[in-house]
Order: sequence, then C-alpha cells, then structure tokens
Amino acid sequence: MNEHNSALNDTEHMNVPTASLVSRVLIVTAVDVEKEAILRGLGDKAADMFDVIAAGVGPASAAAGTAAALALAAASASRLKAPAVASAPDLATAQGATAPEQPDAAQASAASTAPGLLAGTGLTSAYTLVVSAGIGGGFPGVADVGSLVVADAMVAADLGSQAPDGFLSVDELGFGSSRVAADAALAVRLRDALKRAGHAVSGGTAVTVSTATGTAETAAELLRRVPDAAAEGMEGFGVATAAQQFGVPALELRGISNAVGPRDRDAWRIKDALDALQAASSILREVLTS
Ligand SMILES: O=C(O)c1cccc(C(=O)CC[C@H]2O[C@@H](n3cnc4c(=O)[nH]cnc43)[C@H](O)[C@@H]2O)c1
Repeated sequence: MNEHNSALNDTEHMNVPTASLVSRVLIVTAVDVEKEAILRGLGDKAADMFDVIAAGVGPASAAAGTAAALALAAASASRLKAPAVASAPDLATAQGATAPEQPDAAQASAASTAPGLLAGTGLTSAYTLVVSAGIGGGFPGVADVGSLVVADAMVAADLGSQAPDGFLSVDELGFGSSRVAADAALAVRLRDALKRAGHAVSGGTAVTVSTATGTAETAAELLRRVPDAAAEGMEGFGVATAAQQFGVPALELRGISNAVGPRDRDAWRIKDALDALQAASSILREVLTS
C-alpha cells in the first residue's frame, strides 16, 4: 500500500460473501441490444427477480451505471422498510405527531455491518448479485465464437503503466488491485447448468480493456499478463468493482462474437453471440434459485 491509496481502495480486500441465497439480481449490459437479448431469455416474469440496465460501453460507464443503480436501489429499499429520522418528521413529532418508526434491530445491525460504500449509511443492498453481461471477444482455443464464457475473475488488463521492461499492473505499482473474483460457487453452478443444457461454455478470466484488441501482438501480450484469459470485454471489471464496493457478489457472462486478435469486423457474429446470451439468460432464474 502507498500514500496514493484512497479510502475506496479499502474495499479491495473486502471479503465479499458468496451469494448463498440470490433473491434480487442486477444485470448490467453495455448496449440495448444486449439488454433486450437478456430480457427475451429471462421471459415475462423477469421483473420479479431481475433488473436489467444498459449502462454504456467501457469500464467507466459500466462502473458509474452499476454504482448508481446499487445506490438508488439501496436508498429506495431503505425508504420502503423504515422511514428515515429526518428533520421534517422531527419537527412534526415536536408538534405532537406520532414519532416515525425506527429501523428494527435486524436492519440496524445489518446497516452497522454494511460493507464498503454502504458502511455507516444505514442502508443495506437491495441486490444479492450483480452480473456483467454482453457480447465479447473470445481467446482462440479457449472460447469459440458463438460459445459462452462465465468468468472466474474479472481483470482490468490494461490498468497500470507501461515501462521500458514491459507492463506494470496497478497491483505491481501499489495502487490497488486489477482483479475482482467472481462468486466462485455461482460461476460453477451456472457453467454446469449451461453445459447440461447443451451449450459450449468456458471458465477462466474475463479481461476488461478500454481499447478492444485489434492485433495478434496485443492478444499475445494480454495472454502474457493474464495467462488464463478466456474472454475480452470492456465493462466487466467496472461492474465488478462497483459491486465489490457495495459488498455484492458479481459474475461476468459473455456471449462470444469474435476472436481476440487481428481486427476483422466483418467476421463478428453478433447475432450468434446475442442468441447465446439469450439462451444463457433463459436458465438463470433456475440456476440462481434452486
Ligand atoms: O467495430 C469495431 O471494431 C469495434 C471496436 C470496439 C468495440 C466495438 C464494439 O461493438 C464494442 C461493443 C461491446 O462489445 C464488447 N466486445 C465485443 N467484442 C469485444 C472484443 O473483442 N474486445 C472488447 N470488447 C468486445 C464490449 O464489451 C463492448 O461493450 C466495435
């Protein structure tokens, strides 16, 4: 650790619990076509368990959109459970009205132990799982076009510094961590269920980049940095970082649209990737609740 580490970096090593009971899920895509594919897969009753948002392309939009959704949902859930003790009700009480209901003991206790950005706010998360989902590049030999990747970890593969001897990650620089682990138990469950349903699915690391890879050299360099890289996207680490800072477990799910390597936009099979994403979404409820 060094002096540049901010308070937010305290959450890097936070022990985010495994989502043993998944009750409400936030799914974050980059663009609307991904969101629509997922909603088609989830079916008519999606809204009783899932919220799906399109937060924009890239790690910054993904993190900002996810954090905003998590914060708004926590504040809204808290308002529904117990009115806050604020100045207006206090004035009303002083004038003879009934005192506002206090949070019950369980809620107060949960609030006092709330992790990360919710610590000390009196709020608890409304979500028990956050999923970064979308199309992505697949590393050749690991994740073919049209297949799925359910990641074991989300890594910001270009977060760091160039140096004469090569790339230095933020971890090596002492500025934090470029890796967020996925919820291991849920990742395995989802992969197993997808395999049983007849889908090609891989594990490994989903790398997040701000510039999509377009050369064989960059693909090779990414594999040097992240030897178990399976998929490349532009949002996973941002979504997972926001989830981690709210103490919520995360997953990343990618339908593979193209190979990571020399840029060949005409070869991208976006419909196949969206179809895979829709198929995976159609079994999500069962995987997360049974
Ligand atoms: O047309 C292009 O060459 C091009 C260059 C960069 C990005 C795009 C997108 O359409 C990105 C949108 C979306 O797709 C994900 N994605 C899909 N394949 C990859 C990839 O090989 N590397 C990184 N990201 C990929 C990404 O998560 C974006 O949200 C088009």
